[in-house]
Amino acid sequence: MNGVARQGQRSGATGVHHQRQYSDNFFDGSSNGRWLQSAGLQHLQTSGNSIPPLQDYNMYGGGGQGTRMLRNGQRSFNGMNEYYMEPSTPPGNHRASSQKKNAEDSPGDFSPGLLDLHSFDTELIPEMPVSNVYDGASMYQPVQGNSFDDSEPYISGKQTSRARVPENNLLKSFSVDKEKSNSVAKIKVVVRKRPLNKKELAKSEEDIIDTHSNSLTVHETKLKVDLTQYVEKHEFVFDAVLNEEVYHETVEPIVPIIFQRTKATCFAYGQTGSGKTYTMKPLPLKASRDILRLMYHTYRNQGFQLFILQEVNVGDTTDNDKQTRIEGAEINKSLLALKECIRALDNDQGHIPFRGSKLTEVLRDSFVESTTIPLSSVTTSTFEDRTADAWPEEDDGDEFSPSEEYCEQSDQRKDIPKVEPKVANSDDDDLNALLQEEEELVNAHRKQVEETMNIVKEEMNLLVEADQPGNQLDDYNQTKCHSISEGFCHPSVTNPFSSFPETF
Ligand SMILES: Nc1ncnc2c1ncn2[C@@H]1O[C@H](COP(=O)(O)OP(=O)(O)OP(=O)(O)O)[C@@H](O)[C@H]1O
Repeated sequence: MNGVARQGQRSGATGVHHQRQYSDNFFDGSSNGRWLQSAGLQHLQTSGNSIPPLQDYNMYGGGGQGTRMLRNGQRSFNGMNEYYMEPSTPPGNHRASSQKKNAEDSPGDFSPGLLDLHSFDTELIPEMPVSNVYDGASMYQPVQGNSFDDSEPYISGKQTSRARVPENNLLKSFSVDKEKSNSVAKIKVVVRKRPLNKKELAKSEEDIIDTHSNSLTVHETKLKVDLTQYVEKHEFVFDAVLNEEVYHETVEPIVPIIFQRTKATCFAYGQTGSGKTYTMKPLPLKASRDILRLMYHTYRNQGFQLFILQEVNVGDTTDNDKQTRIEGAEINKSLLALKECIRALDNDQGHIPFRGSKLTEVLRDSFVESTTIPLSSVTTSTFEDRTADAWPEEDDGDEFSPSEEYCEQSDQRKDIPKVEPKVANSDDDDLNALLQEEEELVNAHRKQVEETMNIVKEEMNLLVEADQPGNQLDDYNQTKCHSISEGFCHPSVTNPFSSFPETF
């Protein structure tokens, strides 16, 4: 199930709380910046109080339906928790005053074409008879003249009967209208229930939700103490319970509002897989269609401009193949283990979890040598790591069985000689195999280097011999000899090859 809503809380059986709460400090100068920032208008912040506070306000206006602002809280519903935030919304009349003051002070600050600035009006949405909004005749009727007021065919009778006002009084008039209008915050909370999907149907899962026109009932199966089952019913009330008509009931009525410099937001919330994407996906396209219609019919030549955000292609990691993702996960795991080791070392913990990953296993010696040797607990660290992880399984205790006393009294540990514990589990086997492999690799590499050096030596001997007085050496060989001997020998060494090590 998902909901499309503003902040609020519905409690289980008691339905909706019709209660408004406002944050008085919304009007503090300090809060302006926050709201400006949240609206992406921080550049306006320097104007201080002349800029009315903005709010990140989400609403479903219009429809003449129940208007709600709901309390904070949390409820558990059908196995999921939903959280609702306290709306930081000022009382409507204060808001209108602020708006009016601003309009009087600097009407020129408003740009009728900037959608962002519509957020100045946010919560004060005039009553709008929705039935009129989208009847084709009124909605797309060409506007006579260029007054903003004239272009409001959707405002209730009280507002549409206003006389035309001069352009420069537009905002002032608008604010006054706002004050006069029913300044109730408009929030519409609707819910959509996802039908059982194929998988759920295949498993014959039960649909535990009944829907009604504006409420739904959840049937929750519970167990009594004696393990007998019973069903508890929970009823939740919404503005509407919808299905296909989501756009028509929610977004469509608020589209005209943005032409009155009001910000309208629609969002969905719900647990994963409940249908948020499915529900929201078609809405922007439909809204764009209606916005364009309004711009080019009702609000033509009103100076409105439409801005949309550019989509930027993101470098998506889901394209990675399985192997890459496994490697990525392993890397993260290793880094986490490394972090744990560093933290343990930093805290002087007796046990350093080097076995957390291959990386830390390989790095163990480096850490122990370089980090803990100066500390008195060097033996402890090494010892702990090599034994602690295996202790629960090392109950044979024949070859090595550290006492509790030993483990707890870390100051004594340094006096105990380093003990190579018995290799007791598969981790140790893995480590030994790894070390063995590493040693073999080093030996192979060493052999290879030795062979290479022998070849070079031989070649150098030949060249030096050829370079003796009386021997002819062509330019090429001279150069070669010179560069090779420089590469390996200090210039002061007369016989360059005498300094070659026998082994590496
Ligand atoms: N009303 C519906 N009718 C039919 N199928 C639906 C409906 N709602 C959702 N689904 C299907 O349910 C599945 C999950 O939906 P969706 O991806 O929209 O969930 P979501 O809430 O966005 O999940 P998430 O939070 O994980 O992104 C999808 O396969 C979707 O097609």
